[in-house]
Amino acid sequence: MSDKTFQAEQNHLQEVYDTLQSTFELIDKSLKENAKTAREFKQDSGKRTALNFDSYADNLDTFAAMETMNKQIDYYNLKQEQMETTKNKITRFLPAPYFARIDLKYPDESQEIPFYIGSAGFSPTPEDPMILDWRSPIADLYYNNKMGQTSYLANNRDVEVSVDTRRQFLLHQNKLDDIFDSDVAIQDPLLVKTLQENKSNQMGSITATIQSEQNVIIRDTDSQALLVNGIAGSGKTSVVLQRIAYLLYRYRENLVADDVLLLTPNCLFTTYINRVLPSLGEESPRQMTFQQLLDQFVDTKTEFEGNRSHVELLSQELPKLELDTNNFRNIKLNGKLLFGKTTIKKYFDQTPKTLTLKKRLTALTSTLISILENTIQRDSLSDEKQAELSELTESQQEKIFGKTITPSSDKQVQQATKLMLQWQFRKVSKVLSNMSWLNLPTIVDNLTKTNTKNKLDYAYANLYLKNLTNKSLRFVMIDEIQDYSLDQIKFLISAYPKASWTLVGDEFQSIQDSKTPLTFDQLKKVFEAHSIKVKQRDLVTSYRSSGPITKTFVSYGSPELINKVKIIQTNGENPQLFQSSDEDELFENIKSQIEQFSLNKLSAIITSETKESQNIVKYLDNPNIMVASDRSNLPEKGIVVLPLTLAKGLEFDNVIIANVNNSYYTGKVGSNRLYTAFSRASKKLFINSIDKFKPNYNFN
Ligand SMILES: Nc1ncnc2c1ncn2[C@@H]1O[C@H](COP(=O)(O)OP(=O)(O)OP(=O)(O)O)[C@@H](O)[C@H]1O
Repeated sequence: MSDKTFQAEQNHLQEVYDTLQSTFELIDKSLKENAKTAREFKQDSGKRTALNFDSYADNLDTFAAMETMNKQIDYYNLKQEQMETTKNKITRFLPAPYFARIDLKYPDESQEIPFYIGSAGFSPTPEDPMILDWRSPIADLYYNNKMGQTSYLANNRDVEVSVDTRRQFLLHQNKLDDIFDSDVAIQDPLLVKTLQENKSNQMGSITATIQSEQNVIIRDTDSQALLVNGIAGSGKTSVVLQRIAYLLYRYRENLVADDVLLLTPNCLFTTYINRVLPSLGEESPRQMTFQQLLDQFVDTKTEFEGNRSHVELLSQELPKLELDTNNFRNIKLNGKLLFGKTTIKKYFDQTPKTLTLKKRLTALTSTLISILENTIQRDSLSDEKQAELSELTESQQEKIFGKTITPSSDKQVQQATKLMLQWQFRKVSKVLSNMSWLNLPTIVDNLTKTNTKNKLDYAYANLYLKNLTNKSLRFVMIDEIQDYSLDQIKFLISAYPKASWTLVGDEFQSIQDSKTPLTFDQLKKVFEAHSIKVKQRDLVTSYRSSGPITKTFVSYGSPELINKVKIIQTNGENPQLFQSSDEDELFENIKSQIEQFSLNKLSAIITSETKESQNIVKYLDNPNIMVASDRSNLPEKGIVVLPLTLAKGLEFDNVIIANVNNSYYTGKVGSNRLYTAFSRASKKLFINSIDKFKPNYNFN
């Protein structure tokens, strides 16, 4: 890189930085002024439009004045909001305004045009796109590594261009540290530097160094279901998060964060990724674990103990179900029977038998609701109920109507009585519309021929019978898909029939004790059986772990895996094996291993279960060591002890495996557990065992 080019880029950076800073100052000033003007306006107009309700004409004048005033206040608020958004964006820009440049030559132009790409777009004037958003169509060329003649898709049109320069920058604020010009990136220098830099333990965005095979996943808008099979540390979670940000940008006209659901393996993981989307300037989507999602479909007061689910059976049997009286419940209010189950069954029998069961139940709901409404209407005319209204105390009136009332005409009395009755019957009304009159246990337990209630079965039956499908959810993203059962997948497909799916996982990280762990072939078949086409993409580059650690964990995958894997951080320390003769020696070994860790890094001791974690913490008796739980937040640095089920998905600089000679790590699932546990480490890996342990990979 010539000094002249470096200097020119340094000057450009300074110019952009100055513009950002002056825009920031300008906005900051305008924000304060706008807030002041709005405050003064409110005070001023408050005085001018002193409420005058003396006459009908005065009323109209006052309303008109209030309307104008409200519009003006809305305008001030909107302006304030827009300026706040720009200010926040610039605040995010200032530490690193952009990370790349791409020069394009259009066929009808004589000169190349340079475009700078950053984590958001910035144009001081509409004609001057000073920084392009990483999600813009032009930025796609940068990530695709294409040089020379090519094209990009903008507004559904192919735009022909020639890519002449592809440049990456390492910079901080207004200081350029390094420039890399790359044609087809064999080894991405910015990527290697980024991975070597000391990262915080919180997951960060990978915007500046997204690789082309990740880019196609992030920007895929054609596939109904996208299945990403990626080795540990290949960026699956990162890609999902970048993809969410991309989709929110691409469909910004009509997609909001709430239209996206992200299913995560555990709550600790949720806190770990929580920073990424806000740092990209996007709101986080709905995030939850599968169990939390199920809670929305069941009565959480029920105790669910059954481990085995029967979704396949239920999906075949429920549509053919013949309901009998015992499948309904009595509905009572304050001990008084309102609808008996025999009556409900009678109304059910009156619904057209030609309809599907679901439709008959919907029709029955409408019948029951209209019976209640008619009763309320009739009672609101009765002397008895109207007398009840007149006897309401002031505080009762406040509770029911939100204010005290003085109905002056017959009509007003009747309407108020009706409101009072609706209030009295509000719970019944909810029971009717929720279809809580269905006696679910008698249906589910009978079909599944078991009385240990399984949460998924109940959720599925509720979903099916009460028609709880959500047709508006647009995207479902599932991380660690290998840990789902076929029944869980079937449930999700039924719950979100209109969604597009992004499923990411790694078959070798299937760590649950299941006789029938999910295979990706089965997964594809389930989606295809529901007429959802699946596009599979593989990720085989290891970004997280050093070369020696990657080779070690990969040896617990399949024999051919090592030949497929690409390692970015080739160097690094070999993992170390420590053999102890008993538990005390093991704990002592762990104690001395910890002493080698800097407390400024995040390190983990991975165990097979919570009890083992507790024993270790007790023995080590060190205030710097904490036991992580599903409810705790992952600390920035220090040492955490946690079972593998919680460690999965997370990453640590240093990892100690508590004891690999443990029945937990035997058999096929045991190999997957070793693969998963070892692959949590990026730099140091210490493997402990009581007695002899022979690793698959000879690293010493
Ligand atoms: N293109 C990239 N540029 C920079 N860092 C990357 C890139 N891709 C992945 N990484 C980094 O690699 C690490 C692993 O990424 P991530 O956790 O997304 O992988 P994963 O496939 O979900 O892992 P696992 O399956 O083991 O949980 C993270 O630190 C992430 O920031």
